[in-house]
Amino acid sequence: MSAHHQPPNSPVLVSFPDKDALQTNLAAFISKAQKDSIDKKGRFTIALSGGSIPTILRGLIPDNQIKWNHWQVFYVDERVVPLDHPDSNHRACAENLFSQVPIPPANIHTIDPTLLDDLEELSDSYEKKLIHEFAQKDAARFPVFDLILLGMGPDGHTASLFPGHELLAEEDRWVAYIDDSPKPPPKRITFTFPVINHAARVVFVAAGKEKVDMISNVLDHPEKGLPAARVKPVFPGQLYWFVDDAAAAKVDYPRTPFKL
Ligand SMILES: O=C(O)[C@H](O)[C@@H](O)[C@H](O)[C@H](O)COP(=O)(O)O
Repeated sequence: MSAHHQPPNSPVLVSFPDKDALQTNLAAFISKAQKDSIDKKGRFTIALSGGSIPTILRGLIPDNQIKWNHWQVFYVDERVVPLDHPDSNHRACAENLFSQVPIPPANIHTIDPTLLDDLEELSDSYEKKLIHEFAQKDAARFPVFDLILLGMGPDGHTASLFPGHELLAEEDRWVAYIDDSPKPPPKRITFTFPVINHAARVVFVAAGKEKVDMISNVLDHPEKGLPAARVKPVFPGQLYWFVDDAAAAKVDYPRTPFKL
């Protein structure tokens, strides 16, 4: 086996000169993914993260080829706050994207805001929403999202899966809760690794020089086992890293020219 041998679905790293180019090309990638999914099976299932993802999604607003009524949207992780709270990932996505495009509100699957006092019930009810959407369609043991969008925190966390946390080992549940998130707010629900790793496409989005060391830790040294390095979609699932040149400045991992 050569030193450069990589399994067929190794991560694909694409880097763009700046955040604007990243935003535009990510939008083109999402647009193509939704077209391929809708052509094949009449719907597109996508899960969104918080952090910088909601604003970058504004790149989709000008695209009038998108078939919004075929989208089914979930949140990879969500902060346990009311849906109109400034910390809510749903609120951020609604303000940046959903209020600007003709997506039917029923296609956006939020946490149940009546269950905020009971984390167990809240995560169970979100898991049921996933079961309802995926049962007997694309799921066997786990749902198969067409696309999952992730960010990576400065400690290598992704979704609400933090370094050293017991949830990293969760193998059965689809959705779990935490009440001790080191990134505020402390109470969150999150998809587990098996759900993330069964998606058809998973995309990490990371921009800016603050990410430069952590991207190298994750892509060049997966053996460190940081949460972001545990995102390894099951074949034929494919992982992509969409980054800007500032974030990619130190990584040795080979870049791939971007093509749709
Ligand atoms: O709701 C959240 O807090 C996120 O889903 C979280 O996992 C985020 O994606 C990372 O912390 C990266 O955040 P940035 O994209 O802002 O760096």
